[in-house]
Amino acid sequence: GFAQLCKGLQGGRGPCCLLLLLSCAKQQSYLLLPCLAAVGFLTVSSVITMSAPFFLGKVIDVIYTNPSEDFTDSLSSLCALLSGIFLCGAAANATRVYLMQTAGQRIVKRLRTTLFSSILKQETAFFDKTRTGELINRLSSDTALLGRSLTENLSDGLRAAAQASVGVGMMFFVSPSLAAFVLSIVPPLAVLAVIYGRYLRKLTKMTQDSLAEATQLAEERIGNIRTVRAFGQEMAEMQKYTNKVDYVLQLAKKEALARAGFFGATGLSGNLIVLSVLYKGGLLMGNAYMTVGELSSFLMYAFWVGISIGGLSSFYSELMKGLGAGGRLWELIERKPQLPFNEGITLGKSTFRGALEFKNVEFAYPTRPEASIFKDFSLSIPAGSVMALVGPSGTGKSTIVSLLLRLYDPISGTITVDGFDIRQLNPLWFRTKIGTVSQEPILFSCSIAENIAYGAEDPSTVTAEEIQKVAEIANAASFIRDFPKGFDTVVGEKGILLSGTFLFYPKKILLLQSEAKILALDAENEYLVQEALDRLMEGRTVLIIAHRLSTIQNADSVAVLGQGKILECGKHEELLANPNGLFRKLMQKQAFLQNSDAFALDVQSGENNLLKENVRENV
Ligand SMILES: Nc1ncnc2c1ncn2[C@@H]1O[C@H](COP(=O)(O)OP(=O)(O)OP(=O)(O)O)[C@@H](O)[C@H]1O
Repeated sequence: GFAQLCKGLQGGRGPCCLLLLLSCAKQQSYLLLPCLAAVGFLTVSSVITMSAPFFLGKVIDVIYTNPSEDFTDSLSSLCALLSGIFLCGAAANATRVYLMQTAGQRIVKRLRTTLFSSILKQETAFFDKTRTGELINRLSSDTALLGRSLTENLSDGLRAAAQASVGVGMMFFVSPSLAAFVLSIVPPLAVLAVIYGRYLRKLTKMTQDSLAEATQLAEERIGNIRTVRAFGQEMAEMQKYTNKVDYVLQLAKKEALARAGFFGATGLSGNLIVLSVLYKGGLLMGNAYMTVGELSSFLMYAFWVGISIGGLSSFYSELMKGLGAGGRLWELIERKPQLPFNEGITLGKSTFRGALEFKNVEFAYPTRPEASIFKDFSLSIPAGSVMALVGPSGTGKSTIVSLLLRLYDPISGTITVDGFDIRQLNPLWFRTKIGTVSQEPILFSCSIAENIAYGAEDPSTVTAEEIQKVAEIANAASFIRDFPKGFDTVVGEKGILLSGTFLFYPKKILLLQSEAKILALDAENEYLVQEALDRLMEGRTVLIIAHRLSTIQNADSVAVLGQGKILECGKHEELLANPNGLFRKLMQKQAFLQNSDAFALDVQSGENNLLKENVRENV
């Protein structure tokens, strides 16, 4: 609803949408009281501000026309009274500004928390399609823009509108003929200013758009600095960026010229208007139609009206910016995730055993629907067994893990856990039952203890003893204690590649992405890591994307993936016995077999070759 409201307001259906906006504010009771108080203070301060020129005119008249004996007394008491009134006006205005600013900050806080939780609930495909920078922008600047626009800017705008209309009314009250004269010259100038303002806005938008392009280029290149460096493209990228910012500079120069002209012209026309008012007012005064105090009041009102109109135009542009931001924000806040976040059934301890099955699954990534990854893919992993998954690079091994975690849904076919379609299960619950180890090291810049607790079902309840125990199981405790701050060591920007990349709580289902890559992270402690892995896998349903011969040999069964489906599945020896089998060919290719007949395995060199191959593949 709010998104449409913002679009409506931008499309010019102003008044009715403003009413709707106020009714939105009414629903947010935490805003209602400060807003009402602010409107009260706004009225007081505006009334005082707008009566000031009238009374100041009276003071001038007193000075000019009453040189009587008690002149000094009456002048000082009048000034004292006016100072008191002005003080009240200033206090009311300051309170209004304070109330509106704090209300704005509260709106921003609410918007940010709502938006962040809405973003985190979106399905994974959404993040494939949306750039992180864009989301961060929504979260930081769009929220601030909208908050300001709805509070401070709105109250400044109301104040400017009230002052402009009261000012015009008072100008007519003080001198109708002079007011009519001024109003006959201002509107044509205003029309010219509006046309010029539009042209300026168009230029500003072009500058901002080209700056956004340059920033996107910089963001991508810095984010992928390894690729840029690997291809030695630094100089070319510098040139590309320079070209982009050169274009921004050209546009900015054009904009600066236009702005300079605009401000020069407005300054000149303002002075000419004042001069013509003085001229016409001087004539009126000469004919005794006006007093000097009245002319002064009139000038002050004209001055206020000018300032207020300026305020109104910046109010309008700020409002439009805020509404643009609001439209974008609400689209995101109201976006329904395409996969459920926290709905569905949970299985009891006795039902949940961890048997996994894919049946005739067809899948393609939503961002590349034409590139089919699986067609008629079926695979069954009995509860408590270890399945090693092998296959050439890019065949979709990691995708299987993503599907099991329900990061994506298959196009057709089913994935079941203990006979339950995972689409029936609550994804949030289900994921807490799965232990995953990805190739990425621990990522969050908090302490090692906090990172370990992250793997628990409820991190807030994990005790220090439990954390130490988990680290012991992973053979990582002594290694962590060697750090000066032990478990409190802060994991910096991927700085510490913990061998405990798999420091997680033993869950019923384990999905391990490439033990070779994990082990390659910490070759020194390879034996310890392997031992910890074996211990963790015991009695659990494990799917491991395997690259090491020992892992393949120890698994209960091996599945060979290729052409979008499982081509072979069985025990290691059975698969190897098939002379025309893909598994055998794969093993041969990876230099496991020293000659084609004898299974004369040099395990150590075979593993080393495989590891080298993996490293090459990764590079
Ligand atoms: N988020 C994604 N969006 C679109 N395509 C993707 C995405 N992730 C992976 N792919 C593509 O899907 C295919 C399978 O990728 P996947 O990572 O599952 O293969 P893999 O067998 O695990 O490869 P590797 O052994 O190299 O890690 C690849 O062609 C890859 O480019």
